[in-house]
Amino acid sequence: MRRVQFFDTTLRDGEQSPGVNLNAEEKVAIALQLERLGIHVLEAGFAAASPGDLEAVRQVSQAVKGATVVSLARAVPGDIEKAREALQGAENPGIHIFLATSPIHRKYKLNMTREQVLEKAEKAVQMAGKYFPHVEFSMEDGGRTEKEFLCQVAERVIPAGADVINIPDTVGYLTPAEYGEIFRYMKEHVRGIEKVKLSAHCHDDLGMAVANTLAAIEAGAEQVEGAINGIGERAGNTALEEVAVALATREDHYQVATGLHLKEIGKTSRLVSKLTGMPVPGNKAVVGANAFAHESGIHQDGMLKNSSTYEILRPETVGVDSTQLVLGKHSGRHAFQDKLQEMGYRLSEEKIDFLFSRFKELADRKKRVEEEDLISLVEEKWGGEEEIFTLETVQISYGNRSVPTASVRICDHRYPQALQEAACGNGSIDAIFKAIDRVTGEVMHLEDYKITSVTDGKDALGEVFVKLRQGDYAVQGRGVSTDILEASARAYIHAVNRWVSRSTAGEGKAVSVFSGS
Ligand SMILES: CC(=O)SCCNC(=O)CCNC(=O)[C@H](O)C(C)(C)COP(=O)(O)OP(=O)(O)OC[C@H]1O[C@@H](n2cnc3c(N)ncnc32)[C@H](O)[C@@H]1OP(=O)(O)O
Ligand SMILES: CC(C)C(=O)C(=O)O
Ligand SMILES: [Mg+2]
Repeated sequence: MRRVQFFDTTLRDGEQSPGVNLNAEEKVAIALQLERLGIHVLEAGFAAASPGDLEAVRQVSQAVKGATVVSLARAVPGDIEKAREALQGAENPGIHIFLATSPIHRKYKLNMTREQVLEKAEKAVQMAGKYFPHVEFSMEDGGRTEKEFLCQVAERVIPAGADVINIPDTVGYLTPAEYGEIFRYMKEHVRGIEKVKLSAHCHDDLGMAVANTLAAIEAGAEQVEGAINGIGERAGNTALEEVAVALATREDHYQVATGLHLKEIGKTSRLVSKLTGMPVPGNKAVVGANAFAHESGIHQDGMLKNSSTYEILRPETVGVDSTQLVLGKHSGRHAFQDKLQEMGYRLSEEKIDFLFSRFKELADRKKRVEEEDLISLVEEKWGGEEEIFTLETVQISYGNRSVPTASVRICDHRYPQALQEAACGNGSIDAIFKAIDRVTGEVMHLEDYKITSVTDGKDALGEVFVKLRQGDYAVQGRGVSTDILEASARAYIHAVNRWVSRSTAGEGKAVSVFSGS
C-alpha cells in the first residue's frame, strides 16, 4: 500500500489563528502528544517571528526525538539563520522555506518578476541545504499560480537541494478537481520530480480543505499538511485528524497507509483545544462532542439493533467518548426503555408507557434529558402511594406591584371532571398552594420548602421538596419540572396525595419519601 506522510503545522499555521498564542511549554506539550499520534514532520513555529518563537522551536526540537522538527522561514538569509539557531542540537532538524509564486503575490506583495522569484527561491534553498538535512520549499499561493511557472520553480529548487515541494492553496480557493489536477500536471511535467515528495497544504475558506487534501492524495501527493481541529489562519487549515480517519475508514478507496496511531486523536484534539482556547464545535467531524451521539428515535432504534446502521466508525478507534444515545424530544420508546434498563430500573410496560409520555413532555421543554432527570421522573411517580390528584395546568398572574394570582386545573380521579380553582397569595407559590387546597379540600400547613437544581444549565430541572403538616402528622412530597412554579405545584400535590391515601388507609402518621430524611 502507498504511504503518505503527515506534516503537522498546529504550532505554526495553527497558531496563526487570531487570538492564539502558545508559549514554549505549551508547544512542547502539544508536540509530544503529536509525536504519540505518530506525526512524521512537525512544524514547531517560525523562528524569525520573535525571540519567544525561536525559543519555542528550540525547546520543541530538543524534546521531540522521533519526528522531524522544522521551522518556517522566508526566502531570506536572516530567517534561515534564525531557523538554524533554533534547531541546533535537534535530533531530526529541517527547514520549511516559502516564497509566493502567484501573479497577484508577485505583483502586489513582493513586487518581483518571475525571474527574481526563481532566483530568490533557488538561493534560499541552496543556503538552507548547507545547514539542514531536510529542506521543504513551498510556493505560497501555489493554487493561484500558473501551472507552468509552478513547474519552473520546482525545476530550480529540486537541483538546489529541496526534498519536499509543497503547493499550498493558501487562500482556500480551489476545487478538489482543480487542486488534484495541479499534482498530476507537476508529476507529468517537472524534470526530477521523482527525487522529491509533493506536499498538499490547504485552507478552509470555502470549506473544501479536507476534500482538496484528499484529492491531492488521489493525484499522487506523498505528504499532507494541516492542523489538529483544523485551526489556522482565517477559516483554518486542513483538519489532519479528518484526513487520517478518512484514509483509514475508506482504505478500500484510497489504498493509503499513514502509520498514525488513531487512538491518540481524541486526546490530541482535547489538548490542542485546551491550550489554544479554541473550542471544538459539537458537530465537528471525528472529534466534535456530537460526532458519536444519536438523538433521534429512529437512529437510536437502529443503533440498538446494530451500530453499523448509523455509525461508519467506532469512537474507540479514535479515542473519543463512546457512542451516546442522547435522550431528547426526538427520541423514541426503544432508546428510553433501554436507558431505564441500563440504569437498573425494571418497570412494567404500563409504567414505561406512562413515564415515556411524561418524558416527552419534559423533552419538549428541555434540550437534553439527563440520567438525573430520569431518576427524578421515575421516583416522582412510583413512590408507591395511590395518585388521587393529578395536576393538569397551572397559570400564574404575577407583577411586582400586584397581588399574585394562581389558577390550577386538577384531576380528581374519584370524579369524572377536572376541577379548576384560583387563589391569591403573598407570592406566586403561596397562591398556587392555596388554589390547590381549594381543589383538594385539604388545608395543609406548609412546614418546609426547598428547591434544588437537578441538572446543569439554564434549562435545568428544578426539584421542589415540600413538607406539609396537619396536626401531629406530616407528609413530604417532591416535584420536578424545568419550571420551578410547576415543580412546586407537583410537589404539593404529591404530598397531598400521600396525605389523602394514608389517611384513607388509616395511616395518618409522619411519612418520608426519602430514606433518612
Ligand atoms: C501563508 C503564510 O502563512 S506565510 C507565514 C505567515 N506568518 C507570519 O507572518 C507570522 C510571523 N511573521 C512575523 O513575525 C513578521 O511578519 C516577520 C518577522 C516575519 C517579518 O516582519 P517585518 O520585517 O516587520 O515585515 P512585515 O511582516 O511587515 O512584511 C513582510 C515582508 O516580508 C516580505 N516577504 C513576504 N514573504 C516573503 C518570503 N517568503 N520571502 C522573502 N520575503 C518575503 C514582504 O514582501 C515584506 O517585505 P517588505 O518589507 O520588503 O515589503
Ligand atoms: C507558509 C505556507 C506553506 C502557508 O502556510 C500557506 O501558503 O498557506
Ligand atoms: Mg498556510
